[in-house]
Amino acid sequence: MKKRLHLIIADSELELVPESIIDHPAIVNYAKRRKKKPEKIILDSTYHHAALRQLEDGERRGRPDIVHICLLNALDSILNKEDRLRVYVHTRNDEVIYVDPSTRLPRNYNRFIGLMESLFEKKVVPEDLQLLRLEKKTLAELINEISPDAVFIMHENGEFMIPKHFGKLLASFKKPVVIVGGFPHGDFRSKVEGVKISLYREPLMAWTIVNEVIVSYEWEVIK
Ligand SMILES: C[S@@+](CC[C@H](N)C(=O)[O-])C[C@H]1O[C@@H](n2cnc3c(N)ncnc32)[C@H](O)[C@@H]1O
Repeated sequence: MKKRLHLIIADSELELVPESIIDHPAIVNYAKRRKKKPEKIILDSTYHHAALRQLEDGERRGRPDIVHICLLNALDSILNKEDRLRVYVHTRNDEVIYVDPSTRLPRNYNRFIGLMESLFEKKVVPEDLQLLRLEKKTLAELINEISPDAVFIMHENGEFMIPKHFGKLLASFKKPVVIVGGFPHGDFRSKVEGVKISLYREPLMAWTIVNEVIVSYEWEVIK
């Protein structure tokens, strides 16, 4: 069996506008501009910050841009082109997006948002190719389903290891899972068992960690 890295962007701040703020002027006006129903739009802190103040955890929610950049980096990586990577997005509301490795994600942010809105509505997009599929699932359920031989949680307070050494460690497993937080501040909301690893002495952006993990593994498995 081919060794593959299974990368999970976890507790991602990707969600539809919650019902409690659906009537907020920031949401209503934005929905009107986009000619969409408020309940069918993706929450985005850039446009909805006034409404986000009314939400619990409002300071970290509405960050689909993090998922967009992480996915672009992962899908365009050499590791993915060599069929050695599987990527999953887990969200704060316990949905999981299964991403087919051949997916060509829109580079343009607005088009990415449009795609996510259809995914939340239809659960699979595009309907014929089914490259993205959304299912209700917790992070623990997803890990159970992948059935890995190791689980690593990328965490700024984890055991310190330079990326090169982490790549070697990952390559010693057949089916390792690596979890990166898809949120801008704070800690994971989901409780998962795994070895916490820190790759740098300061917190970095999720997409930087995604790149470091992918490249460190790639150098070990693609010769
Ligand atoms: C922007 S960070 C999360 C917020 C961070 N806790 C903070 O308050 O700045 C996003 C994710 O990147 C990963 N990450 C960030 N810095 C890291 C580091 N130094 N080592 C390993 N992973 C890191 C973690 O998975 C984290 O959940």
